[in-house]
Amino acid sequence: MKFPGRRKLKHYFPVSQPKPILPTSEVRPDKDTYVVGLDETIVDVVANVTDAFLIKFGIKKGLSNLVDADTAAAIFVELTAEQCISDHFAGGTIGNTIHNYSVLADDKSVLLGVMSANIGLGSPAYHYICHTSSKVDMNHLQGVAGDIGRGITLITPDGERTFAIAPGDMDELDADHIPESIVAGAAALVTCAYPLRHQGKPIKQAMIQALQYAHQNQVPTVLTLGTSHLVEEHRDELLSLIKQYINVLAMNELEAEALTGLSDPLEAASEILNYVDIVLLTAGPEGMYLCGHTEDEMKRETTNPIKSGRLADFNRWEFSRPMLREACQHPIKVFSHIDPYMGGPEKIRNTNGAGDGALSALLHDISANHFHKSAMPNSTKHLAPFLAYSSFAQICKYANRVSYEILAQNASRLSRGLPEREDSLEEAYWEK
Ligand SMILES: Nc1ncnc2c1ncn2[C@@H]1O[C@H](COP(=O)(O)OP(=O)(O)OP(=O)(O)O)[C@@H](O)[C@H]1O
Ligand SMILES: Nc1nc2c(ncn2[C@@H]2O[C@H](CO)[C@@H](O)[C@H]2O)c(=O)[nH]1
Repeated sequence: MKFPGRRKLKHYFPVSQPKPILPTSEVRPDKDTYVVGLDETIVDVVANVTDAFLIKFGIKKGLSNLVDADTAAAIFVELTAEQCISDHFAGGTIGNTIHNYSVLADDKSVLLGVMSANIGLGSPAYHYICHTSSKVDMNHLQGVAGDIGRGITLITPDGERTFAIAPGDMDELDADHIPESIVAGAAALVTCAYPLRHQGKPIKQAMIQALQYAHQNQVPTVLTLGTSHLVEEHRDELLSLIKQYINVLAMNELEAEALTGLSDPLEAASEILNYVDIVLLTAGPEGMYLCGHTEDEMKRETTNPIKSGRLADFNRWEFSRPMLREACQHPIKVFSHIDPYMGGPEKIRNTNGAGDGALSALLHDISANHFHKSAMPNSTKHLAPFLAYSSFAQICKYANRVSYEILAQNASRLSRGLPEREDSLEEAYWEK
């Protein structure tokens, strides 16, 4: 387990302790620190198209659109004929998140989902495996006869990305392939709202089963909302799922508005905090918000400039560490916001996956806390049952930095960890 993010001050995170036993690629629930992700297994097929192409196939720009097999085939015929397909990347919002987590933490995660039982060269499953970190444990995947999903990622000249999802067998994951012991030993379970749009398919029940196992075993649950029209269409069902099972909810500003009816991110986050413990709300060029709860007695005041929006002085307590609301005697809401790291990269190559990157940083901080607590239970870091290792403000910085890295590269997944030293920071910083 690597340390999450960077610190100027010395810390006492036991990174150098030797592991007592030989490492294995398979997760051992009683020995390893890991996160579990449940997802529709999807490979992203990237193609450059015109706006007219989207209109021709009735695809809504900027969103994730589900298409039937015939439409997917017609799209493929046209993309192939026009030679517009530039790349294949492993995708899936949670697949991306746990891959990035494993790259950042240099540690294990488990993917629950389906995989083609027979993998041909160049098939969607082949591309998926090729682009996934070897630290992602795939031993618990369910084999299926057909293909995994294909997310045709249509990039228009303005750089916007739109998905046409051809599901294949990605929604066949059944509840029998959710191993309770693996979920029970995790530092967190992370999944997404997408399975809700496949009502008659087994994946929805499999997701609920995984959430129930996590809930019964006090494993923090993390849900990301996916795309705004999915939230609009399944709002009531989503809200009841969130209220029943979810601790951490991640979304962008459009999904937050679809869920709450509030267009102001701070107001939306404050409303959502009535149902969950932590909210990660990314807002594109407006940066990101990380909001949650802490115990009144434990709150810590920021030394950053105080910010006001629809809520006055909202970031005042952002140096506090996140806690479950039910673990607080006197919970207070805490809000933190950060502008894009260095104003965003000079050239944005790809916005796809920037939100998934931010969530993987938050997961890293949560699992680092889990690891530290099992390694040093008597540390003052654990005087209260905190949910994450760092403060809201620090996690915001880290998540923002990871999003920047995704924006600056072509793929939606990190191919390596963050640089050991930032070129943008002067040498004196590193000597402190
Ligand atoms: N145009 C931009 N300029 C600067 N920073 C940006 C820009 N777009 C995104 N970012 C950074 O990336 C973070 C996440 O982006 P965004 O809100 O677009 O995520 P998202 O819509 O959830 O993306 P995805 O669903 O593709 O993962 C933002 O909080 C911000 O830090
Ligand atoms: N699980 C899942 N991921 C999706 C869907 N639509 C788009 N994505 C993924 O979202 C990622 C970007 O956040 C891309 O890599 C896509 O593969 C979907 O319907 N289900």
